[in-house]
Amino acid sequence: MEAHSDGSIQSAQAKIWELIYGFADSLILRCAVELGIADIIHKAGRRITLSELASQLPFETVNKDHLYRVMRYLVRMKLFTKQVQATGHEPLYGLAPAGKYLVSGWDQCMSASILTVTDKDMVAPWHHLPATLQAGSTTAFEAALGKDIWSYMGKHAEKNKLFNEGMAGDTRLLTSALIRECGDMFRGATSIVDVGGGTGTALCAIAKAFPDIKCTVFDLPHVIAHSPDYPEVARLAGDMFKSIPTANIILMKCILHDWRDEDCVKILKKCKEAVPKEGGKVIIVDIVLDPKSSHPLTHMKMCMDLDMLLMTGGKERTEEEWRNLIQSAGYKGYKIKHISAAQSVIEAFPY
Ligand SMILES: C[S@@+](CC[C@H](N)C(=O)[O-])C[C@H]1O[C@@H](n2cnc3c(N)ncnc32)[C@H](O)[C@@H]1O
Ligand SMILES: O=c1cc(-c2ccc(O)cc2)oc2c(O)c(O)ccc12
Repeated sequence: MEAHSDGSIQSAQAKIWELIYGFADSLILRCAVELGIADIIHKAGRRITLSELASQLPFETVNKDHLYRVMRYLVRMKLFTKQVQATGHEPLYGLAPAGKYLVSGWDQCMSASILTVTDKDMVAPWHHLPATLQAGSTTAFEAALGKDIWSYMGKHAEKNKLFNEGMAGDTRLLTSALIRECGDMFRGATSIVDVGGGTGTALCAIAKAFPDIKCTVFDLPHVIAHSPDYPEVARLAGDMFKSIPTANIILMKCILHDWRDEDCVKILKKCKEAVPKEGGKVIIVDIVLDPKSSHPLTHMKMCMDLDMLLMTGGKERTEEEWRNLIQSAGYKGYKIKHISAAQSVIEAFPY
Protein backbone atom coordinates (compact mmCIF):
# COMPACT_ATOMS: atom_id res chain seq x y z
CA MET A 1 0.00 0.00 0.00
CA GLU A 2 1.23 3.50 -0.83
CA ALA A 3 1.35 6.14 1.90
CA HIS A 4 -1.15 9.00 1.51
CA SER A 5 -1.02 12.49 2.95
CA ASP A 6 -3.45 13.24 5.83
CA GLY A 7 -5.69 15.28 3.50
CA SER A 8 -6.05 12.56 0.92
CA ILE A 9 -6.66 9.86 3.60
CA GLN A 10 -9.48 12.02 4.94
CA SER A 11 -11.05 12.63 1.56
CA ALA A 12 -10.73 8.94 0.59
CA GLN A 13 -12.35 7.88 3.87
CA ALA A 14 -15.03 10.53 3.45
CA LYS A 15 -15.74 9.10 0.00
CA ILE A 16 -16.18 5.59 1.42
CA TRP A 17 -18.47 6.90 4.18
CA GLU A 18 -20.53 8.76 1.59
CA LEU A 19 -20.91 5.49 -0.33
CA ILE A 20 -21.68 3.46 2.82
CA TYR A 21 -24.54 5.81 3.64
CA GLY A 22 -25.78 6.02 0.03
CA PHE A 23 -28.77 3.87 1.08
CA ALA A 24 -29.69 6.47 3.71
CA ASP A 25 -30.30 9.12 1.04
CA SER A 26 -32.85 6.94 -0.76
CA LEU A 27 -34.59 5.94 2.45
CA ILE A 28 -34.78 9.51 3.76
CA LEU A 29 -36.21 10.50 0.38
CA ARG A 30 -38.77 7.69 0.82
CA CYS A 31 -39.57 8.97 4.34
CA ALA A 32 -40.33 12.44 2.90
CA VAL A 33 -42.76 10.86 0.42
CA GLU A 34 -44.40 8.61 3.03
CA LEU A 35 -44.98 11.60 5.32
CA GLY A 36 -46.20 13.79 2.45
CA ILE A 37 -43.88 16.64 3.50
CA ALA A 38 -43.77 18.24 0.03
CA ASP A 39 -47.58 18.05 -0.23
CA ILE A 40 -48.02 19.74 3.16
CA ILE A 41 -45.77 22.66 2.17
CA HIS A 42 -47.28 22.87 -1.33
CA LYS A 43 -50.86 22.94 0.07
CA ALA A 44 -49.92 25.73 2.47
CA GLY A 45 -48.94 27.79 -0.58
CA ARG A 46 -46.05 29.38 1.38
CA ARG A 47 -43.03 28.42 3.49
CA ILE A 48 -44.02 26.96 6.88
CA THR A 49 -42.52 26.53 10.33
CA LEU A 50 -41.55 23.19 11.87
CA SER A 51 -44.54 23.50 14.24
CA GLU A 52 -46.93 23.96 11.30
CA LEU A 53 -45.36 20.99 9.53
CA ALA A 54 -45.60 18.88 12.70
CA SER A 55 -49.30 19.72 13.07
CA GLN A 56 -50.02 18.31 9.59
CA LEU A 57 -48.13 15.02 9.97
CA PRO A 58 -50.23 11.85 10.31
CA PHE A 59 -49.38 11.40 14.03
CA GLU A 60 -51.26 12.46 17.12
CA THR A 61 -48.08 13.85 18.68
CA VAL A 62 -44.81 14.48 16.87
CA ASN A 63 -41.29 14.28 18.29
CA LYS A 64 -40.14 17.71 17.09
CA ASP A 65 -36.46 17.00 17.68
CA HIS A 66 -36.69 13.99 15.33
CA LEU A 67 -38.60 16.02 12.76
CA TYR A 68 -36.02 18.83 13.01
CA ARG A 69 -33.17 16.36 12.33
CA VAL A 70 -34.92 14.73 9.40
CA MET A 71 -35.68 18.17 7.90
CA ARG A 72 -32.07 19.24 8.47
CA TYR A 73 -30.96 16.30 6.33
CA LEU A 74 -33.62 16.89 3.66
CA VAL A 75 -32.48 20.51 3.41
CA ARG A 76 -28.89 19.27 3.03
CA MET A 77 -30.13 16.99 0.23
CA LYS A 78 -31.48 20.17 -1.47
CA LEU A 79 -35.05 18.89 -1.52
CA PHE A 80 -36.30 21.58 0.86
CA THR A 81 -35.10 25.05 1.83
CA LYS A 82 -34.74 26.55 5.30
CA GLN A 83 -34.99 30.27 5.82
CA VAL A 84 -33.73 31.63 9.15
CA GLN A 85 -35.99 34.35 10.61
CA ALA A 86 -35.37 37.22 12.99
CA THR A 87 -34.62 36.24 16.63
CA GLY A 88 -37.66 34.79 18.37
CA HIS A 89 -39.24 33.54 15.13
CA GLU A 90 -39.12 29.93 13.93
CA PRO A 91 -37.26 29.23 10.66
CA LEU A 92 -39.38 28.61 7.58
CA TYR A 93 -39.21 25.49 5.40
CA GLY A 94 -40.01 25.61 1.69
CA LEU A 95 -39.72 23.45 -1.42
CA ALA A 96 -36.40 23.46 -3.30
CA PRO A 97 -36.61 22.91 -7.11
CA ALA A 98 -36.00 19.12 -6.79
CA GLY A 99 -38.56 18.88 -3.95
CA LYS A 100 -41.32 19.91 -6.37
CA TYR A 101 -41.04 16.44 -7.94
CA LEU A 102 -42.36 15.03 -4.63
CA VAL A 103 -45.60 17.01 -4.86
CA SER A 104 -48.44 14.70 -5.86
CA GLY A 105 -51.15 15.34 -8.43
CA TRP A 106 -49.10 16.57 -11.40
CA ASP A 107 -47.73 14.58 -14.31
CA GLN A 108 -44.05 15.01 -13.33
CA CYS A 109 -44.50 13.70 -9.77
CA MET A 110 -41.84 11.04 -9.04
CA SER A 111 -43.29 9.73 -5.76
CA ALA A 112 -44.63 6.47 -7.24
CA SER A 113 -41.15 5.73 -8.66
CA ILE A 114 -39.56 6.47 -5.28
CA LEU A 115 -41.95 4.16 -3.43
CA THR A 116 -41.50 1.37 -6.01
CA VAL A 117 -37.73 1.40 -6.26
CA THR A 118 -37.16 1.74 -2.50
CA ASP A 119 -39.79 -0.85 -1.50
CA LYS A 120 -38.33 -3.38 0.97
CA ASP A 121 -38.86 -6.31 -1.40
CA MET A 122 -37.31 -4.40 -4.30
CA VAL A 123 -34.24 -3.56 -2.23
CA ALA A 124 -33.78 -7.12 -0.85
CA PRO A 125 -32.29 -8.52 -4.12
CA TRP A 126 -29.43 -5.98 -3.92
CA HIS A 127 -28.09 -7.98 -0.94
CA HIS A 128 -27.70 -10.95 -3.30
CA LEU A 129 -25.56 -9.13 -5.90
CA PRO A 130 -22.33 -11.03 -5.07
CA ALA A 131 -24.01 -14.44 -5.54
CA THR A 132 -25.27 -13.48 -9.02
CA LEU A 133 -21.66 -13.40 -10.23
CA GLN A 134 -21.50 -17.17 -9.97
CA ALA A 135 -22.15 -18.69 -13.40
CA GLY A 136 -25.53 -20.43 -13.59
CA SER A 137 -26.97 -18.66 -10.52
CA THR A 138 -30.67 -17.73 -10.32
CA THR A 139 -31.64 -14.06 -10.36
CA ALA A 140 -31.09 -12.14 -7.12
CA PHE A 141 -34.84 -11.48 -7.04
CA GLU A 142 -35.49 -15.23 -6.94
CA ALA A 143 -32.77 -15.76 -4.33
CA ALA A 144 -34.33 -13.07 -2.13
CA LEU A 145 -38.03 -13.67 -2.70
CA GLY A 146 -38.29 -17.28 -3.86
CA LYS A 147 -39.89 -16.64 -7.28
CA ASP A 148 -39.15 -14.79 -10.50
CA ILE A 149 -40.41 -11.20 -10.45
CA TRP A 150 -43.45 -11.79 -12.73
CA SER A 151 -44.70 -14.87 -10.78
CA TYR A 152 -44.15 -12.90 -7.56
CA MET A 153 -46.23 -9.98 -8.88
CA GLY A 154 -48.95 -12.46 -9.86
CA LYS A 155 -49.13 -13.70 -6.25
CA HIS A 156 -48.80 -10.37 -4.37
CA ALA A 157 -51.60 -8.04 -5.42
CA GLU A 158 -50.42 -5.06 -3.33
CA LYS A 159 -46.84 -5.24 -4.65
CA ASN A 160 -48.18 -5.72 -8.17
CA LYS A 161 -50.29 -2.55 -7.78
CA LEU A 162 -47.30 -0.59 -6.44
CA PHE A 163 -45.02 -1.84 -9.23
CA ASN A 164 -47.58 -1.02 -11.94
CA GLU A 165 -48.13 2.46 -10.48
CA GLY A 166 -44.36 3.07 -10.45
CA MET A 167 -44.07 1.98 -14.07
CA ALA A 168 -47.18 3.96 -15.06
CA GLY A 169 -45.78 7.21 -13.59
CA ASP A 170 -42.64 6.80 -15.63
CA THR A 171 -44.61 5.79 -18.71
CA ARG A 172 -46.85 8.89 -18.59
CA LEU A 173 -43.80 11.15 -18.81
CA LEU A 174 -42.11 9.08 -21.47
CA THR A 175 -45.21 8.74 -23.65
CA SER A 176 -45.74 12.49 -23.83
CA ALA A 177 -42.12 12.85 -25.07
CA LEU A 178 -42.67 9.92 -27.49
CA ILE A 179 -45.79 11.49 -29.02
CA ARG A 180 -44.27 14.98 -29.12
CA GLU A 181 -40.89 13.98 -30.55
CA CYS A 182 -41.70 10.81 -32.55
CA GLY A 183 -45.35 11.35 -33.59
CA ASP A 184 -44.41 10.65 -37.23
CA MET A 185 -43.63 7.00 -36.39
CA PHE A 186 -47.35 6.39 -35.73
CA ARG A 187 -48.79 8.19 -38.73
CA GLY A 188 -50.54 5.90 -41.25
CA ALA A 189 -50.83 2.98 -38.80
CA THR A 190 -54.25 1.46 -38.19
CA SER A 191 -53.38 -0.79 -35.23
CA ILE A 192 -50.88 -0.99 -32.36
CA VAL A 193 -50.30 -3.71 -29.80
CA ASP A 194 -48.34 -2.69 -26.68
CA VAL A 195 -46.63 -5.94 -25.67
CA GLY A 196 -46.11 -6.08 -21.90
CA GLY A 197 -48.03 -2.81 -21.86
CA GLY A 198 -48.80 -3.02 -18.14
CA THR A 199 -51.98 -1.22 -17.15
CA GLY A 200 -52.33 0.55 -20.52
CA THR A 201 -50.91 3.99 -19.63
CA ALA A 202 -48.88 4.42 -22.82
CA LEU A 203 -51.69 3.32 -25.13
CA CYS A 204 -54.24 5.52 -23.40
CA ALA A 205 -52.14 8.58 -24.36
CA ILE A 206 -51.40 7.23 -27.86
CA ALA A 207 -55.11 6.49 -28.47
CA LYS A 208 -55.99 10.08 -27.50
CA ALA A 209 -53.33 11.50 -29.83
CA PHE A 210 -54.17 9.13 -32.73
CA PRO A 211 -57.88 8.29 -32.41
CA ASP A 212 -57.94 6.35 -35.73
CA ILE A 213 -55.46 3.72 -34.48
CA LYS A 214 -56.91 0.59 -32.85
CA CYS A 215 -54.96 0.18 -29.62
CA THR A 216 -54.56 -3.10 -27.73
CA VAL A 217 -52.62 -3.67 -24.52
CA PHE A 218 -51.24 -7.19 -24.17
CA ASP A 219 -49.86 -8.47 -20.87
CA LEU A 220 -49.93 -11.37 -18.41
CA PRO A 221 -53.37 -12.30 -17.00
CA HIS A 222 -52.79 -10.85 -13.50
CA VAL A 223 -51.80 -7.48 -14.98
CA ILE A 224 -54.73 -7.32 -17.41
CA ALA A 225 -57.12 -8.36 -14.62
CA HIS A 226 -56.11 -5.30 -12.56
CA SER A 227 -55.75 -2.75 -15.34
CA PRO A 228 -58.24 0.13 -15.62
CA ASP A 229 -60.88 -0.06 -18.31
CA TYR A 230 -59.94 2.71 -20.78
CA PRO A 231 -62.73 2.75 -23.41
CA GLU A 232 -60.28 3.51 -26.24
CA VAL A 233 -57.88 0.64 -25.37
CA ALA A 234 -58.68 -3.07 -25.87
CA ARG A 235 -57.11 -5.48 -23.35
CA LEU A 236 -55.80 -8.91 -24.03
CA ALA A 237 -54.11 -11.38 -21.68
CA GLY A 238 -51.44 -13.76 -22.96
CA ASP A 239 -47.81 -14.78 -23.06
CA MET A 240 -45.52 -12.98 -25.54
CA PHE A 241 -43.30 -16.09 -25.80
CA LYS A 242 -46.25 -18.05 -27.21
CA SER A 243 -47.99 -15.63 -29.53
CA ILE A 244 -48.39 -11.88 -30.04
CA PRO A 245 -51.62 -10.38 -31.48
CA THR A 246 -51.23 -8.96 -34.99
CA ALA A 247 -50.94 -5.21 -35.65
CA ASN A 248 -49.16 -2.70 -37.94
CA ILE A 249 -47.02 -1.59 -35.02
CA ILE A 250 -45.80 -3.57 -32.04
CA LEU A 251 -44.70 -1.34 -29.17
CA MET A 252 -42.45 -2.67 -26.40
CA LYS A 253 -41.47 -0.27 -23.62
CA CYS A 254 -39.11 -1.51 -20.93
CA ILE A 255 -39.62 -5.12 -22.02
CA LEU A 256 -36.45 -6.31 -23.73
CA HIS A 257 -34.28 -4.97 -20.89
CA ASP A 258 -35.92 -7.65 -18.70
CA TRP A 259 -34.54 -10.52 -20.76
CA ARG A 260 -31.30 -12.22 -21.78
CA ASP A 261 -30.25 -11.98 -25.43
CA GLU A 262 -31.62 -15.47 -26.34
CA ASP A 263 -35.06 -14.57 -24.94
CA CYS A 264 -35.04 -11.15 -26.66
CA VAL A 265 -34.36 -12.83 -30.00
CA LYS A 266 -37.36 -15.16 -29.39
CA ILE A 267 -39.60 -12.19 -28.53
CA LEU A 268 -38.41 -10.18 -31.55
CA LYS A 269 -39.13 -13.17 -33.82
CA LYS A 270 -42.68 -13.43 -32.37
CA CYS A 271 -43.10 -9.69 -33.07
CA LYS A 272 -41.93 -10.24 -36.64
CA GLU A 273 -44.69 -12.87 -37.10
CA ALA A 274 -47.26 -10.41 -35.73
CA VAL A 275 -46.69 -7.51 -38.16
CA PRO A 276 -47.52 -7.27 -41.90
CA LYS A 277 -44.69 -7.57 -44.46
CA GLU A 278 -45.81 -4.18 -45.89
CA GLY A 279 -44.95 -1.38 -43.47
CA GLY A 280 -45.02 -3.45 -40.28
CA LYS A 281 -42.59 -2.38 -37.57
CA VAL A 282 -41.59 -2.82 -33.97
CA ILE A 283 -41.05 0.24 -31.77
CA ILE A 284 -38.71 -0.57 -28.88
CA VAL A 285 -38.50 1.97 -26.07
CA ASP A 286 -35.57 1.18 -23.80
CA ILE A 287 -32.32 2.63 -22.52
CA VAL A 288 -29.40 2.88 -24.98
CA LEU A 289 -26.38 2.76 -22.71
CA ASP A 290 -23.24 4.79 -23.30
CA PRO A 291 -21.19 4.28 -20.12
CA LYS A 292 -18.62 6.91 -21.19
CA SER A 293 -21.22 9.64 -21.66
CA SER A 294 -21.22 12.58 -19.26
CA HIS A 295 -25.00 12.98 -19.69
CA PRO A 296 -26.68 13.60 -16.28
CA LEU A 297 -28.78 10.42 -16.67
CA THR A 298 -25.81 8.09 -17.34
CA HIS A 299 -25.45 7.19 -13.65
CA MET A 300 -29.17 6.33 -13.40
CA LYS A 301 -28.93 4.22 -16.58
CA MET A 302 -26.01 2.25 -15.13
CA CYS A 303 -27.97 1.68 -11.89
CA MET A 304 -30.91 0.46 -14.00
CA ASP A 305 -28.55 -1.98 -15.72
CA LEU A 306 -27.64 -3.53 -12.35
CA ASP A 307 -31.28 -3.33 -11.27
CA MET A 308 -32.19 -5.44 -14.32
CA LEU A 309 -29.35 -7.87 -13.56
CA LEU A 310 -30.84 -8.37 -10.08
CA MET A 311 -34.58 -8.17 -10.71
CA THR A 312 -34.98 -10.04 -13.96
CA GLY A 313 -31.60 -11.26 -15.20
CA GLY A 314 -31.90 -8.73 -18.05
CA LYS A 315 -29.66 -5.81 -19.03
CA GLU A 316 -29.49 -2.31 -20.45
CA ARG A 317 -27.80 -2.40 -23.87
CA THR A 318 -25.37 -0.27 -25.84
CA GLU A 319 -26.20 0.62 -29.44
CA GLU A 320 -23.90 -2.16 -30.62
CA GLU A 321 -25.71 -4.70 -28.42
CA TRP A 322 -29.08 -3.54 -29.78
CA ARG A 323 -27.79 -3.86 -33.35
CA ASN A 324 -26.61 -7.46 -32.71
CA LEU A 325 -29.95 -8.40 -31.14
CA ILE A 326 -32.05 -6.94 -33.96
CA GLN A 327 -29.84 -8.55 -36.60
CA SER A 328 -29.93 -11.94 -34.81
CA ALA A 329 -33.74 -11.84 -34.96
CA GLY A 330 -33.46 -11.49 -38.77
CA TYR A 331 -34.61 -7.88 -39.03
CA LYS A 332 -33.63 -5.77 -42.06
CA GLY A 333 -32.70 -2.60 -40.18
CA TYR A 334 -33.36 -0.11 -37.40
CA LYS A 335 -33.23 3.59 -36.52
CA ILE A 336 -32.51 5.03 -33.10
CA LYS A 337 -33.99 8.32 -31.90
CA HIS A 338 -32.91 9.83 -28.60
CA ILE A 339 -35.74 11.70 -26.89
CA SER A 340 -36.03 13.80 -23.73
CA ALA A 341 -36.26 10.76 -21.44
CA ALA A 342 -33.89 8.14 -20.02
CA GLN A 343 -35.10 5.69 -22.68
CA SER A 344 -34.54 6.04 -26.43
CA VAL A 345 -36.80 4.93 -29.26
CA ILE A 346 -35.62 2.17 -31.58
CA GLU A 347 -37.69 1.70 -34.73
CA ALA A 348 -36.96 -1.85 -35.90
CA PHE A 349 -37.98 -3.03 -39.38
CA PRO A 350 -38.52 -6.81 -39.67
CA TYR A 351 -38.96 -6.86 -43.50
C1 LIG B 1 -41.15 -3.53 -16.76
S1 LIG B 1 -42.79 -3.82 -17.05
C2 LIG B 1 -43.15 -2.69 -18.37
C3 LIG B 1 -44.57 -2.23 -18.41
C4 LIG B 1 -44.87 -1.16 -19.46
N1 LIG B 1 -44.44 -1.53 -20.77
C5 LIG B 1 -44.22 0.12 -19.04
O1 LIG B 1 -43.16 0.46 -19.52
O2 LIG B 1 -44.80 0.79 -18.17
C6 LIG B 1 -42.72 -5.36 -17.93
C7 LIG B 1 -44.09 -5.89 -18.28
O3 LIG B 1 -43.91 -7.13 -19.01
C8 LIG B 1 -44.95 -7.99 -18.62
N2 LIG B 1 -44.59 -9.38 -18.97
C9 LIG B 1 -43.66 -10.15 -18.37
N3 LIG B 1 -43.62 -11.37 -18.96
C10 LIG B 1 -44.55 -11.34 -19.95
C11 LIG B 1 -44.99 -12.33 -20.90
N4 LIG B 1 -44.44 -13.54 -20.94
N5 LIG B 1 -45.97 -11.96 -21.78
C12 LIG B 1 -46.54 -10.73 -21.73
N6 LIG B 1 -46.15 -9.76 -20.85
C13 LIG B 1 -45.18 -10.07 -19.96
C14 LIG B 1 -45.06 -7.74 -17.12
O4 LIG B 1 -46.26 -8.22 -16.58
C15 LIG B 1 -44.93 -6.23 -17.06
O5 LIG B 1 -46.17 -5.57 -17.13
O1 LIG C 1 -37.92 -2.97 -10.19
C1 LIG C 1 -38.13 -2.23 -11.18
C2 LIG C 1 -38.38 -0.86 -11.04
C3 LIG C 1 -38.61 -0.10 -12.16
C4 LIG C 1 -38.96 1.29 -12.10
C5 LIG C 1 -39.88 1.74 -11.22
C6 LIG C 1 -40.26 3.04 -11.24
C7 LIG C 1 -39.70 3.90 -12.17
O2 LIG C 1 -40.08 5.18 -12.21
C8 LIG C 1 -38.79 3.45 -13.06
C9 LIG C 1 -38.43 2.13 -13.04
O3 LIG C 1 -38.55 -0.59 -13.40
C10 LIG C 1 -38.38 -1.90 -13.57
C11 LIG C 1 -38.44 -2.38 -14.88
O4 LIG C 1 -38.60 -1.55 -15.93
C12 LIG C 1 -38.31 -3.74 -15.08
O5 LIG C 1 -38.41 -4.13 -16.36
C13 LIG C 1 -38.10 -4.62 -14.04
C14 LIG C 1 -38.01 -4.16 -12.74
C15 LIG C 1 -38.16 -2.77 -12.49
